[in-house]
Amino acid sequence: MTTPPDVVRSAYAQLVVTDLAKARWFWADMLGFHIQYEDESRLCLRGTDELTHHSLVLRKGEIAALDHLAYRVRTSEDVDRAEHYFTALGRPVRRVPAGAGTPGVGDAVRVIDPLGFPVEFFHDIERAERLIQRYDLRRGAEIARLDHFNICTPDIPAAYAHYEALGFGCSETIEGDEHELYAAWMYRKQTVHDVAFTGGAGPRLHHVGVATHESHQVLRTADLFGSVRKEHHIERGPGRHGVSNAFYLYLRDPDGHRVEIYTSDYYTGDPDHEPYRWNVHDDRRRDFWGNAVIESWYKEASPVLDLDGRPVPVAEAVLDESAVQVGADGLGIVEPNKQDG
Ligand SMILES: O=C1C=CC(S(=O)(=O)O)=CC1(O)O
Ligand SMILES: [Fe+2]
Repeated sequence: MTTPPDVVRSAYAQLVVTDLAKARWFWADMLGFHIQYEDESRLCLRGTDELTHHSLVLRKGEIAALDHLAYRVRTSEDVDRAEHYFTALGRPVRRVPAGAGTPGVGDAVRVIDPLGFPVEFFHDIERAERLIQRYDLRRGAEIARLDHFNICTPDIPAAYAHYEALGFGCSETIEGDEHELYAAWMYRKQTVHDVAFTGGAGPRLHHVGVATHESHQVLRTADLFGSVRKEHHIERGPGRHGVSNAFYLYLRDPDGHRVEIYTSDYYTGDPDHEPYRWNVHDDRRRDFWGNAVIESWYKEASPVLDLDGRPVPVAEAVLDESAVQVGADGLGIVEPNKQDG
């Protein structure tokens, strides 16, 4: 049995966008990501708290899709461990030497994981100037850092097992009356999640979650888009999550990629931290105030590319939460709370 890599955190996502100028407006001008690197085909962006080269890369291309997710691993030896681990699983694996991949990133390995997602594991990445107290440079939503990836996959238990084998802990779940698993939130850094699974056709990217420090910055984001008559980019929220307790707003970028502006979740770092389990019939689970979840949030997501840049076919969902008759999804009768958290 090979040893899995020691994953430190979700580190960056590389998205393919069809119009780089429009994407620059959305992610840098409106959300306030700092441009660390820019050329005619690519933007490398980071939040005000981030000390490494980037946490989001926008690459110009024909098809709006996820190019890859990336996790930072603790040592350069963990890059080798990742190569051996996924090779032993029989997955497609490709070594990406420093300079041959994403700007700023050193030696890396890219795989197609067992869920069908393109994932990179790296250790070396260029350090970047400390912007934490450069309040003069803050703008838009004042994005502080990448917080998590949310992925659509048809088999949530398989996703849970894969990430558990990579050493991820579980902070929260959504389960049916017989404890069938509808969704899960899993972590390596000591917050609610680095990755979460939304039941649905997959592999697809549901969203990238980015953190602000304050809920007023989440509210300001909605006001900013309303002010410039771009309110159609707002998909869901603002609101308070049940799962994670975070204050949230979901937006769609010009290509339809979903981003969540997210703040105020909680610490999960003790060794005996136990998952908090929501019942799928609890209409506070996704919005603590019981607001319905818009259908597009369950149904729409970004396609993913394979290691050669081709779209990966999706498999349909096995268990579909939006089909469950619950109040918060606006699809049925609000049942008495049967929360078994
Ligand atoms: O980050 C998240 C935290 C909570 C939720 S949920 O809508 O409350 O389930 C969704 C989410 O995965 O985007
Ligand atoms: Fe999220």
